[in-house]
Amino acid sequence: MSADLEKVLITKEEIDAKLAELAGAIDQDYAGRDLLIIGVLKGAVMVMADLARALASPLTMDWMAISSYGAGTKSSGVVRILKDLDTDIVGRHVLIVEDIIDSGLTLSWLLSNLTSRGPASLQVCTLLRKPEAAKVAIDVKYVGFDIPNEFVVGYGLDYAEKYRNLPFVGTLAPHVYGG
Ligand SMILES: O=P(O)(O)OC[C@H]1O[C@H](OP(=O)(O)OP(=O)(O)O)[C@H](O)[C@@H]1O
Ligand code: HPA
Ligand SMILES: [Mg+2]
Repeated sequence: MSADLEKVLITKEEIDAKLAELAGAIDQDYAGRDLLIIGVLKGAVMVMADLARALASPLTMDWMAISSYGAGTKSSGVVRILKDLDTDIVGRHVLIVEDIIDSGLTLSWLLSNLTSRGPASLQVCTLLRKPEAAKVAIDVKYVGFDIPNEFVVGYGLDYAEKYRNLPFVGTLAPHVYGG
């Protein structure tokens, strides 16, 4: 393990098992419907890739890039669209796929943005959630793991754009971000 990391919080095996479980629930819930999964770049790339392959349902995929964290460890609360959807979501069954819900500010903004576009349904699937960090209450249908209020990296999650390629989720040693 790199000296930048403090500990492994969730192993690759635990992530794989959880995604298989979530995919099973999603397959059941969306049976017979036309599912559109939307990945929130860049963090959700790994979850999207692995969840999509675990799903048996026919689906289409689209991506949105939004950013509120910049290079730091705190949400700025100001969300910017860096890349919008290619798809018109009117009347579609949409599932947003996220890597993490921390303060909830990003998702809360995204939910109201996408709701205004008139989807037939709109739900959220997130691998990680930090209940103690929530600044807004959000109804999330599919949650992988509730985790403590610590800054985590790996499996898509970055600190200053690094560590996204780690196959597990771990906590960063405080010396890395000056804590
Ligand atoms: O609940 P919140 O406090 O709003 O935090 C969650 C959001 O922050 C991260 O994205 P980030 O802005 O770092 O962009 P990235 O995915 O490109 O790293 C993460 O991928 C979520 O989208
Ligand atoms: O804990 C985190 N780690 C990485 N990116 C994040 N974006 C929100 N919370 C986090
Ligand atoms: Mg980030």
